[in-house]
Amino acid sequence: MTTVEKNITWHETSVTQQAYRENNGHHSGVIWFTGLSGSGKSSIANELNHLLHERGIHTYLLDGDNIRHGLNADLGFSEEERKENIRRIGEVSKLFADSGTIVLTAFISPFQEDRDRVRASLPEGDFLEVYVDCPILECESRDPKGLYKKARQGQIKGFTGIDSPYEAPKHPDVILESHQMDIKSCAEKLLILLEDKGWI
Ligand SMILES: Nc1ncnc2c1ncn2[C@@H]1O[C@H](COP(=O)(O)OS(=O)(=O)O)[C@@H](OP(=O)(O)O)[C@H]1O
Ligand SMILES: Nc1ncnc2c1ncn2[C@@H]1O[C@H](COP(=O)(O)OP(=O)(O)O)[C@@H](O)[C@H]1O
Repeated sequence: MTTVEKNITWHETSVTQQAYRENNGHHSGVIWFTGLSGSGKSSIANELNHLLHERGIHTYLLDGDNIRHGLNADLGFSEEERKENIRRIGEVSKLFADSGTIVLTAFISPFQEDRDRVRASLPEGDFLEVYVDCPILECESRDPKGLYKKARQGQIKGFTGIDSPYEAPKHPDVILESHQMDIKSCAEKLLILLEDKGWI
């Protein structure tokens, strides 16, 4: 993307991230789920969101399909469009983290470089990369939206894991093997991690 030069100035706000965090009584940051379609990103993120919400923690869940209905409705699935998708989600996530919220994101986000860019845009330790690791054969047998079937039949071109790449995280903060642990256990593992890290 090209950066257009504009006469704009950054304004500091009087209510700081620290002040929001103090009001909320917990840390804020980004819990970034990545994995193949059908690996369980949405299901696990939803469950964790629920567990956190029950505890009175300020959270928000950004989910791939939903964001592509609105903010990113103009984007398809070419490599460039996926990069732009993740760039925008990264920016939105930063705003949520800045507002004292724990934001959970559930996007395939297939490229390491794009995920690393979001991590680098946040203060050290405020980004947790969660790899929902599930063999493609298992994802394909789940096929909750019938998309693998369509991709195999050639009705969807450039489907992740079939004819579009997925780069597994090199150094994720957590790996959830969703073919071996159920949804609740995966979410509880993350809850313990957030406690250990002092986020909650
Ligand atoms: N070509 C292709 N490849 C992968 N996925 C596809 C494609 N076309 C549509 N879908 C549906 O879109 C969801 C993925 O959107 P994301 O925004 O998470 O993708 S990406 O991060 O930009 O790669 C994905 O949702 P999830 O199954 O929740 O991952 C699919 O439902
Ligand atoms: N351990 C697990 N973790 C997550 N999802 C699971 C698990 N076991 C079975 N599933 C099922 O797999 C499907 C995953 O779909 P979804 O959460 O939409 O994945 P994604 O967001 O990665 O596309 C759901 O139907 C869910 O019920």
